[in-house]
Amino acid sequence: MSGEKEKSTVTSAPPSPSPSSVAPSVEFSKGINGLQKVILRESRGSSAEVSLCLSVSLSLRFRSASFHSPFPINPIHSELISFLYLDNCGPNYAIFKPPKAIRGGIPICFPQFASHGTLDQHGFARNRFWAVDEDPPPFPTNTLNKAFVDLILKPSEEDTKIWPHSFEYRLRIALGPGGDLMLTSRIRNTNSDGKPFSFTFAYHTYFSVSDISEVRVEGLETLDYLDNLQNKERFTEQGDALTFESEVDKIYLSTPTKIAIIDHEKKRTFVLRKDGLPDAVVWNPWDKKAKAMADFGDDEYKHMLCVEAAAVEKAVTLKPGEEWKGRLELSAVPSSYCSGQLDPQRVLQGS
Ligand SMILES: O=P(O)(O)OC[C@H]1O[C@@H](O)[C@H](O)[C@@H](O)[C@@H]1O
Repeated sequence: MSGEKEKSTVTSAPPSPSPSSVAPSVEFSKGINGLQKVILRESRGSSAEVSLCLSVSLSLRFRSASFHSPFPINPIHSELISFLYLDNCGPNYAIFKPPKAIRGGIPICFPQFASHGTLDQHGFARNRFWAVDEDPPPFPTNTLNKAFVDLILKPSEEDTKIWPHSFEYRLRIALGPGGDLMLTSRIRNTNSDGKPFSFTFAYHTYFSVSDISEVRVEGLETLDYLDNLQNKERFTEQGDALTFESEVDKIYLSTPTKIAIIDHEKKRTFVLRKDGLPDAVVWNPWDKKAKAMADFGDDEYKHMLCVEAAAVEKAVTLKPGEEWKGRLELSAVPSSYCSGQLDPQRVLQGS
């Protein structure tokens, strides 16, 4: 099966450091296959790339990369090059051709998560064209010391044929001084026919891990989950932190706002903080499904894990004029610090 897979021929190098990277900056440029992208750079040398894709489609992906910084940085930062899993950092199976969503990074699942509805898998937002939002309504969050970009998605005529609603989806992506990534989604019902709409949602975050068998997820133990591999039946998680030795595709319900993904080999912990997103999906396709995926290397399942902040079990319903907000914050800290006692932000910033 692996022989049938074609590798992408174009690779993208991490952005090079420049004197302007000392201050938070935002740069617009072209990526693989000429796809438009935005590069966010923060003051200590991390960067995140946001791909907007071509006119017919959009895939969002983020990669936090660290390069030589003029400042002394915590050694953990040098690992941020693979903070998020996107396989153009590795064996290059990802397909950068719209309307196919790019595998890796953080695709946005909206207005439907997976096959929980009548739309195509994960809804259409992940393969649409997103525009830069030049004049977003004010954000309550302080982004003064962050590099950020505001994007907007509105439905096309084609979209309203498959999902007959009008909406404005505003997404702010901000990179903080410690290489932490913040995503804030604001979705507003702009229907003029007085009708409410309902949706399910997920930030489909692909984390890069050294070896899936060395990874532990903390924060989901003893919770109820729906198992996608068993007809979405409900079970209760037993025991300690989650570990992985076979395919997993579960939706954990009513989860805490903080989840930790601990990578023993790298001695690194990813901390995921979320708001407005009660559920958390944990997915790894394992070997058989990996082989069946055209845009994924046969062995890549060993080096990724999706932990997705989501709203799935209870759909979000908005009346016309109402707005929903869902926030995700990602950071990386040395594993030894992540006992839930220390604030990872303070650890990252050395205070
Ligand atoms: O291949 P896709 O459409 O990107 O989806 C990947 C996976 O995404 C996960 O979020 C789902 O729980 C899985 O069921 C699904 O297989």
